Amino acid sequence: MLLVVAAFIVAFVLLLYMISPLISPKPLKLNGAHVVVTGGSSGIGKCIAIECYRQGAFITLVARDETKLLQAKKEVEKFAINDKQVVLCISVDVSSDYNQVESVIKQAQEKLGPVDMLVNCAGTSVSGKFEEVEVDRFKKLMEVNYLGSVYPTRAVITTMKERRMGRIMFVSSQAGQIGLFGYTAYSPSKFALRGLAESLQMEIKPYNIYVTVAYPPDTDTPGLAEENKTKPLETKLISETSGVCQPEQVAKIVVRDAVQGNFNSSVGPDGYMLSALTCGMSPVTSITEALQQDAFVEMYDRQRESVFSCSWPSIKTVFGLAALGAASITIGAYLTQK
Ligand SMILES: NC(=O)C1=CN([C@@H]2O[C@H](COP(=O)(O)OP(=O)(O)OC[C@H]3O[C@@H](n4cnc5c(N)ncnc54)[C@H](OP(=O)(O)O)[C@@H]3O)[C@@H](O)[C@H]2O)C=CC1
Ligand SMILES: CCCCCCCCCCCCCCCC(=O)[C@@H](N)CO
Repeated sequence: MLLVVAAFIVAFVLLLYMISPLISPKPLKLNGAHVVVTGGSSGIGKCIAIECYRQGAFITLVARDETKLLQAKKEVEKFAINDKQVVLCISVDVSSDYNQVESVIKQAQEKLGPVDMLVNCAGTSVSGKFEEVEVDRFKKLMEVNYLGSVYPTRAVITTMKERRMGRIMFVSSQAGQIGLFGYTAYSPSKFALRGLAESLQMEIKPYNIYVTVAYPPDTDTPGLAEENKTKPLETKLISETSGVCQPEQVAKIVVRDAVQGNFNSSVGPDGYMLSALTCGMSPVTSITEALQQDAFVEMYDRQRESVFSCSWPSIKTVFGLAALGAASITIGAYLTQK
Protein backbone atom coordinates (compact mmCIF):
# COMPACT_ATOMS: atom_id res chain seq x y z
CA MET A 1 0.00 0.00 0.00
CA LEU A 2 2.73 2.42 1.08
CA LEU A 3 4.65 1.54 -2.07
CA VAL A 4 1.67 2.40 -4.28
CA VAL A 5 1.23 5.75 -2.56
CA ALA A 6 4.95 6.48 -2.92
CA ALA A 7 4.82 5.54 -6.60
CA PHE A 8 1.88 7.89 -7.12
CA ILE A 9 3.70 10.76 -5.46
CA VAL A 10 6.81 10.16 -7.55
CA ALA A 11 4.74 9.96 -10.75
CA PHE A 12 2.89 13.17 -9.85
CA VAL A 13 6.12 15.08 -9.21
CA LEU A 14 7.59 13.77 -12.47
CA LEU A 15 4.48 14.89 -14.32
CA LEU A 16 4.78 18.36 -12.83
CA TYR A 17 8.39 18.58 -13.97
CA MET A 18 7.39 17.42 -17.45
CA ILE A 19 4.66 20.04 -17.92
CA SER A 20 6.87 22.71 -16.35
CA PRO A 21 8.27 24.01 -19.68
CA LEU A 22 4.72 24.35 -21.02
CA ILE A 23 3.78 27.01 -18.48
CA SER A 24 7.03 29.00 -18.81
CA PRO A 25 7.31 31.89 -21.26
CA LYS A 26 9.60 31.72 -24.28
CA PRO A 27 13.02 33.07 -23.23
CA LEU A 28 13.88 36.54 -24.58
CA LYS A 29 16.63 36.54 -27.21
CA LEU A 30 19.18 39.12 -26.04
CA ASN A 31 21.06 38.97 -29.34
CA GLY A 32 19.94 42.08 -31.22
CA ALA A 33 17.57 43.17 -28.43
CA HIS A 34 17.43 46.75 -27.11
CA VAL A 35 18.06 46.82 -23.35
CA VAL A 36 17.69 50.04 -21.34
CA VAL A 37 19.51 50.03 -18.01
CA THR A 38 18.84 52.88 -15.57
CA GLY A 39 21.70 53.28 -13.12
CA GLY A 40 23.81 51.70 -15.86
CA SER A 41 26.89 53.85 -15.21
CA SER A 42 27.96 52.16 -11.97
CA GLY A 43 27.89 49.02 -9.83
CA ILE A 44 25.15 46.44 -10.42
CA GLY A 45 23.58 48.38 -13.31
CA LYS A 46 26.86 48.57 -15.20
CA CYS A 47 27.43 44.84 -14.77
CA ILE A 48 23.89 44.11 -15.98
CA ALA A 49 24.62 46.19 -19.08
CA ILE A 50 27.84 44.24 -19.68
CA GLU A 51 26.08 40.90 -19.16
CA CYS A 52 23.47 41.82 -21.80
CA TYR A 53 26.02 43.34 -24.19
CA ARG A 54 28.15 40.20 -24.16
CA GLN A 55 25.04 38.30 -25.27
CA GLY A 56 24.64 40.59 -28.27
CA ALA A 57 22.22 43.27 -26.98
CA PHE A 58 22.12 46.96 -27.91
CA ILE A 59 22.35 49.03 -24.73
CA THR A 60 21.04 52.38 -23.53
CA LEU A 61 22.72 53.49 -20.29
CA VAL A 62 20.70 55.96 -18.21
CA ALA A 63 22.11 57.98 -15.29
CA ARG A 64 22.77 61.65 -14.37
CA ASP A 65 26.56 62.11 -14.42
CA GLU A 66 27.80 62.30 -18.03
CA THR A 67 31.45 61.59 -17.25
CA LYS A 68 30.57 58.38 -15.44
CA LEU A 69 28.25 57.43 -18.32
CA LEU A 70 30.99 57.83 -20.93
CA GLN A 71 33.45 55.90 -18.80
CA ALA A 72 30.92 53.06 -18.39
CA LYS A 73 30.16 53.08 -22.14
CA LYS A 74 33.86 52.44 -22.85
CA GLU A 75 33.92 49.56 -20.37
CA VAL A 76 30.78 47.96 -21.79
CA GLU A 77 32.05 48.27 -25.38
CA LYS A 78 35.00 46.02 -24.59
CA PHE A 79 32.56 43.09 -24.44
CA ALA A 80 31.17 43.42 -27.98
CA ILE A 81 30.50 40.19 -29.84
CA ASN A 82 29.79 41.83 -33.22
CA ASP A 83 30.53 45.17 -34.88
CA LYS A 84 26.89 46.27 -35.17
CA GLN A 85 26.36 46.63 -31.42
CA VAL A 86 25.84 50.11 -30.00
CA VAL A 87 25.98 51.61 -26.49
CA LEU A 88 23.94 54.79 -26.14
CA CYS A 89 24.25 57.13 -23.14
CA ILE A 90 21.43 59.25 -21.78
CA SER A 91 21.84 61.73 -18.97
CA VAL A 92 18.62 62.26 -17.04
CA ASP A 93 17.34 62.19 -13.48
CA VAL A 94 14.82 59.32 -13.56
CA SER A 95 13.03 60.60 -10.48
CA SER A 96 12.22 64.22 -11.10
CA ASP A 97 10.04 64.82 -14.15
CA TYR A 98 8.01 62.19 -16.00
CA ASN A 99 7.83 64.14 -19.27
CA GLN A 100 11.60 64.37 -19.41
CA VAL A 101 11.98 60.62 -18.83
CA GLU A 102 9.37 59.90 -21.50
CA SER A 103 11.13 62.12 -24.03
CA VAL A 104 14.58 60.54 -23.52
CA ILE A 105 13.13 57.05 -23.78
CA LYS A 106 11.51 58.13 -27.03
CA GLN A 107 14.88 59.35 -28.32
CA ALA A 108 16.50 56.04 -27.37
CA GLN A 109 13.76 54.11 -29.19
CA GLU A 110 14.25 56.23 -32.30
CA LYS A 111 17.95 55.36 -32.33
CA LEU A 112 17.99 51.72 -31.21
CA GLY A 113 14.43 50.53 -31.82
CA PRO A 114 11.69 49.59 -29.37
CA VAL A 115 12.80 48.58 -25.88
CA ASP A 116 12.78 44.80 -25.40
CA MET A 117 13.98 44.88 -21.82
CA LEU A 118 13.94 47.67 -19.26
CA VAL A 119 16.14 47.28 -16.19
CA ASN A 120 15.21 49.68 -13.38
CA CYS A 121 18.43 49.73 -11.39
CA ALA A 122 18.96 53.43 -10.61
CA GLY A 123 18.75 53.75 -6.86
CA THR A 124 20.44 54.91 -3.75
CA SER A 125 20.45 54.13 -0.05
CA VAL A 126 20.58 55.92 3.25
CA SER A 127 20.97 54.06 6.52
CA GLY A 128 20.71 55.23 10.11
CA LYS A 129 18.41 55.07 13.10
CA PHE A 130 14.88 56.29 12.37
CA GLU A 131 15.13 59.52 14.38
CA GLU A 132 18.61 60.26 13.07
CA VAL A 133 17.79 60.07 9.36
CA GLU A 134 17.04 63.55 8.00
CA VAL A 135 13.31 63.82 7.37
CA ASP A 136 13.69 64.82 3.72
CA ARG A 137 15.65 61.59 2.99
CA PHE A 138 12.45 59.56 3.38
CA LYS A 139 10.92 61.49 0.50
CA LYS A 140 14.12 61.42 -1.55
CA LEU A 141 14.44 57.63 -1.35
CA MET A 142 10.82 57.11 -2.37
CA GLU A 143 11.41 59.45 -5.30
CA VAL A 144 14.60 57.84 -6.59
CA ASN A 145 13.98 54.18 -5.75
CA TYR A 146 10.24 54.02 -6.33
CA LEU A 147 9.15 56.84 -8.69
CA GLY A 148 12.50 56.47 -10.50
CA SER A 149 11.28 52.99 -11.47
CA VAL A 150 7.67 53.97 -12.15
CA TYR A 151 8.59 56.66 -14.71
CA PRO A 152 10.81 54.65 -17.09
CA THR A 153 8.38 51.72 -16.86
CA ARG A 154 5.45 53.97 -17.70
CA ALA A 155 7.43 55.31 -20.67
CA VAL A 156 8.04 51.87 -22.25
CA ILE A 157 4.86 49.99 -21.40
CA THR A 158 2.58 51.17 -24.24
CA THR A 159 4.99 50.09 -26.96
CA MET A 160 5.66 46.78 -25.21
CA LYS A 161 1.92 46.10 -25.05
CA GLU A 162 1.52 46.95 -28.74
CA ARG A 163 4.36 44.59 -29.66
CA ARG A 164 3.09 41.95 -27.25
CA MET A 165 6.56 41.32 -25.90
CA GLY A 166 9.01 42.61 -23.32
CA ARG A 167 10.72 42.26 -19.98
CA ILE A 168 10.76 44.69 -17.07
CA MET A 169 13.14 44.28 -14.17
CA PHE A 170 12.98 46.06 -10.84
CA VAL A 171 16.10 45.93 -8.70
CA SER A 172 14.81 45.76 -5.14
CA SER A 173 17.01 44.35 -2.34
CA GLN A 174 16.93 41.75 0.43
CA ALA A 175 15.97 44.82 2.47
CA GLY A 176 12.88 44.95 0.25
CA GLN A 177 11.84 41.52 1.56
CA ILE A 178 12.39 42.11 5.27
CA GLY A 179 12.61 45.33 7.25
CA LEU A 180 15.94 45.77 9.03
CA PHE A 181 17.49 47.92 11.74
CA GLY A 182 18.84 51.08 10.10
CA TYR A 183 16.74 50.82 6.93
CA THR A 184 13.54 52.66 7.96
CA ALA A 185 13.98 54.99 4.99
CA TYR A 186 15.45 52.52 2.47
CA SER A 187 13.41 49.32 3.02
CA PRO A 188 9.98 50.88 2.34
CA SER A 189 11.21 52.27 -0.97
CA LYS A 190 12.28 48.75 -1.97
CA PHE A 191 9.12 47.06 -0.62
CA ALA A 192 7.14 49.48 -2.79
CA LEU A 193 8.71 48.02 -5.92
CA ARG A 194 7.23 44.62 -5.14
CA GLY A 195 3.71 46.04 -4.85
CA LEU A 196 4.19 47.76 -8.17
CA ALA A 197 5.65 44.66 -9.80
CA GLU A 198 2.91 42.29 -8.58
CA SER A 199 0.12 44.61 -9.71
CA LEU A 200 1.74 45.35 -13.05
CA GLN A 201 2.49 41.70 -13.79
CA MET A 202 -1.18 40.85 -13.35
CA GLU A 203 -2.11 43.53 -15.90
CA ILE A 204 0.47 42.78 -18.56
CA LYS A 205 0.84 39.00 -18.56
CA PRO A 206 -1.83 38.72 -21.30
CA TYR A 207 0.49 40.87 -23.45
CA ASN A 208 3.38 38.43 -23.06
CA ILE A 209 5.35 40.92 -20.95
CA TYR A 210 7.16 39.50 -17.93
CA VAL A 211 8.21 41.31 -14.78
CA THR A 212 11.17 40.33 -12.61
CA VAL A 213 11.97 41.62 -9.12
CA ALA A 214 15.60 41.15 -8.09
CA TYR A 215 16.50 40.95 -4.41
CA PRO A 216 20.31 41.17 -4.12
CA PRO A 217 22.22 41.03 -0.82
CA ASP A 218 25.01 43.55 -0.05
CA THR A 219 27.01 43.87 -3.26
CA ASP A 220 30.50 45.29 -3.66
CA THR A 221 29.82 48.56 -5.54
CA PRO A 222 30.59 52.28 -5.21
CA GLY A 223 27.05 52.64 -3.82
CA LEU A 224 27.75 50.17 -0.99
CA ALA A 225 31.09 51.84 -0.18
CA GLU A 226 29.27 55.15 0.14
CA GLU A 227 26.55 53.63 2.32
CA ASN A 228 29.09 51.94 4.60
CA LYS A 229 30.59 55.28 5.59
CA THR A 230 27.61 56.02 7.84
CA LYS A 231 25.99 52.61 8.36
CA PRO A 232 25.05 51.72 11.96
CA LEU A 233 27.03 48.81 13.40
CA GLU A 234 23.81 46.83 13.95
CA THR A 235 22.92 47.14 10.27
CA LYS A 236 26.39 45.97 9.26
CA LEU A 237 26.21 42.95 11.56
CA ILE A 238 22.75 41.91 10.34
CA SER A 239 23.65 42.36 6.67
CA GLU A 240 26.82 40.31 7.11
CA THR A 241 24.64 37.20 7.68
CA SER A 242 23.98 37.02 4.00
CA GLY A 243 27.48 38.10 2.91
CA VAL A 244 28.75 40.43 0.19
CA CYS A 245 28.39 39.53 -3.49
CA GLN A 246 30.30 40.69 -6.54
CA PRO A 247 28.20 42.77 -8.95
CA GLU A 248 29.17 40.52 -11.91
CA GLN A 249 27.71 37.51 -10.11
CA VAL A 250 24.49 39.38 -9.24
CA ALA A 251 24.18 40.60 -12.85
CA LYS A 252 24.51 37.08 -14.28
CA ILE A 253 21.73 35.71 -12.07
CA VAL A 254 19.23 38.54 -12.46
CA VAL A 255 19.69 38.76 -16.23
CA ARG A 256 19.14 35.01 -16.57
CA ASP A 257 15.96 35.24 -14.49
CA ALA A 258 14.63 38.20 -16.51
CA VAL A 259 15.37 36.43 -19.80
CA GLN A 260 13.47 33.37 -18.56
CA GLY A 261 10.60 35.53 -17.30
CA ASN A 262 10.95 34.51 -13.65
CA PHE A 263 9.09 36.87 -11.35
CA ASN A 264 11.42 36.37 -8.43
CA SER A 265 15.18 36.65 -8.69
CA SER A 266 17.25 35.87 -5.63
CA VAL A 267 21.00 35.63 -5.21
CA GLY A 268 22.76 32.90 -3.24
CA PRO A 269 21.40 30.27 -0.81
CA ASP A 270 20.38 32.88 1.81
CA GLY A 271 18.59 34.86 -0.84
CA TYR A 272 16.82 31.72 -1.98
CA MET A 273 15.58 30.96 1.55
CA LEU A 274 14.56 34.55 2.13
CA SER A 275 12.49 34.50 -1.07
CA ALA A 276 10.82 31.26 -0.03
CA LEU A 277 9.97 32.68 3.40
CA THR A 278 8.58 35.93 2.02
CA CYS A 279 6.93 34.62 -1.16
CA GLY A 280 3.46 35.86 -0.12
CA MET A 281 1.16 35.90 -3.15
CA SER A 282 3.85 36.77 -5.72
CA PRO A 283 3.33 35.06 -9.09
CA VAL A 284 4.91 31.62 -9.29
CA THR A 285 6.85 31.06 -12.49
CA SER A 286 8.21 27.56 -12.06
CA ILE A 287 6.96 24.29 -10.63
CA THR A 288 10.04 23.76 -8.48
CA GLU A 289 9.51 27.18 -6.98
CA ALA A 290 5.89 26.36 -6.20
CA LEU A 291 6.74 23.04 -4.55
CA GLN A 292 9.46 24.56 -2.46
CA GLN A 293 7.33 27.53 -1.36
CA ASP A 294 4.56 25.15 -0.33
CA ALA A 295 7.00 23.20 1.79
CA PHE A 296 8.19 26.36 3.50
CA VAL A 297 4.74 27.78 4.10
CA GLU A 298 3.74 24.42 5.54
CA MET A 299 6.73 24.40 7.83
CA TYR A 300 6.08 27.89 9.11
CA ASP A 301 2.34 27.46 9.54
CA ARG A 302 2.98 24.31 11.54
CA GLN A 303 5.50 26.11 13.62
CA ARG A 304 3.05 28.93 14.36
CA GLU A 305 0.22 26.56 15.09
CA SER A 306 2.37 24.54 17.44
CA VAL A 307 3.70 27.57 19.25
CA PHE A 308 0.17 28.77 19.91
CA SER A 309 -1.70 25.61 20.73
CA CYS A 310 0.21 22.35 21.03
CA SER A 311 2.10 20.64 23.78
CA TRP A 312 5.85 20.19 23.55
CA PRO A 313 6.11 16.61 22.11
CA SER A 314 3.80 17.46 19.22
CA ILE A 315 5.78 20.62 18.48
CA LYS A 316 8.85 18.49 18.14
CA THR A 317 7.34 15.87 15.86
CA VAL A 318 5.32 18.16 13.62
CA PHE A 319 7.99 20.82 13.33
CA GLY A 320 10.75 18.26 12.91
CA LEU A 321 8.95 16.41 10.12
CA ALA A 322 7.91 19.60 8.35
CA ALA A 323 11.44 20.99 8.60
CA LEU A 324 12.90 17.78 7.21
CA GLY A 325 10.49 17.79 4.28
CA ALA A 326 11.04 21.48 3.62
CA ALA A 327 14.80 21.13 3.77
CA SER A 328 14.94 18.24 1.32
CA ILE A 329 12.56 19.85 -1.16
CA THR A 330 14.46 23.14 -0.91
CA ILE A 331 17.84 21.55 -1.48
CA GLY A 332 16.42 19.57 -4.40
CA ALA A 333 14.78 22.64 -5.91
CA TYR A 334 17.91 24.73 -5.41
CA LEU A 335 20.12 22.14 -7.09
CA THR A 336 17.84 21.64 -10.07
CA GLN A 337 17.66 25.39 -10.62
CA LYS A 338 21.40 26.12 -10.57
N1 LIG B 1 25.13 47.49 -3.63
C1 LIG B 1 24.28 46.86 -2.83
O1 LIG B 1 24.67 46.40 -1.75
C2 LIG B 1 22.87 46.66 -3.23
C3 LIG B 1 22.24 47.51 -4.12
N2 LIG B 1 20.93 47.32 -4.44
C4 LIG B 1 20.26 48.22 -5.37
O2 LIG B 1 20.87 48.10 -6.65
C5 LIG B 1 20.85 49.32 -7.34
C6 LIG B 1 22.25 49.71 -7.77
O3 LIG B 1 23.06 49.78 -6.64
P1 LIG B 1 24.64 50.02 -6.73
O4 LIG B 1 25.15 49.39 -7.95
O5 LIG B 1 25.20 49.68 -5.42
O6 LIG B 1 24.64 51.63 -6.86
P2 LIG B 1 25.73 52.68 -7.37
O7 LIG B 1 25.63 53.83 -6.44
O8 LIG B 1 27.05 52.05 -7.58
O9 LIG B 1 25.10 53.10 -8.78
C7 LIG B 1 23.89 53.77 -8.82
C8 LIG B 1 23.55 54.12 -10.24
O10 LIG B 1 22.28 54.76 -10.31
C9 LIG B 1 22.41 56.05 -10.92
N3 LIG B 1 21.44 56.95 -10.31
C10 LIG B 1 21.28 57.24 -9.01
N4 LIG B 1 20.30 58.12 -8.83
C11 LIG B 1 19.80 58.40 -10.07
C12 LIG B 1 18.77 59.26 -10.55
N5 LIG B 1 18.05 60.02 -9.73
N6 LIG B 1 18.53 59.29 -11.89
C13 LIG B 1 19.26 58.54 -12.74
N7 LIG B 1 20.25 57.72 -12.33
C14 LIG B 1 20.51 57.66 -11.02
C15 LIG B 1 23.86 56.42 -10.65
O11 LIG B 1 24.37 57.39 -11.56
P3 LIG B 1 24.32 58.97 -11.26
O12 LIG B 1 24.62 59.15 -9.81
O13 LIG B 1 25.32 59.58 -12.18
O14 LIG B 1 22.93 59.39 -11.60
C16 LIG B 1 24.53 55.08 -10.87
O15 LIG B 1 24.64 54.79 -12.23
C17 LIG B 1 20.20 50.31 -6.38
O16 LIG B 1 18.84 50.43 -6.67
C18 LIG B 1 20.40 49.68 -5.02
O17 LIG B 1 19.41 50.08 -4.09
C19 LIG B 1 20.21 46.27 -3.94
C20 LIG B 1 20.79 45.41 -3.06
C21 LIG B 1 22.16 45.53 -2.63
C1 LIG C 1 16.47 31.51 6.74
C2 LIG C 1 16.78 32.72 5.95
C3 LIG C 1 18.14 33.26 6.24
C4 LIG C 1 18.35 34.54 5.57
C5 LIG C 1 19.21 35.50 6.35
C6 LIG C 1 19.10 36.85 5.76
C7 LIG C 1 19.59 37.94 6.67
C8 LIG C 1 19.15 39.28 6.17
C9 LIG C 1 20.24 40.02 5.48
C10 LIG C 1 19.70 41.23 4.82
C11 LIG C 1 20.75 41.97 4.10
C12 LIG C 1 20.21 43.24 3.53
C13 LIG C 1 21.12 43.77 2.49
C14 LIG C 1 20.66 45.07 1.96
C15 LIG C 1 21.53 45.48 0.82
C16 LIG C 1 21.20 46.79 0.27
O1 LIG C 1 20.20 46.93 -0.36
C17 LIG C 1 22.10 47.93 0.51
N1 LIG C 1 23.44 47.52 0.72
C18 LIG C 1 22.04 48.90 -0.65
O2 LIG C 1 23.13 49.74 -0.69
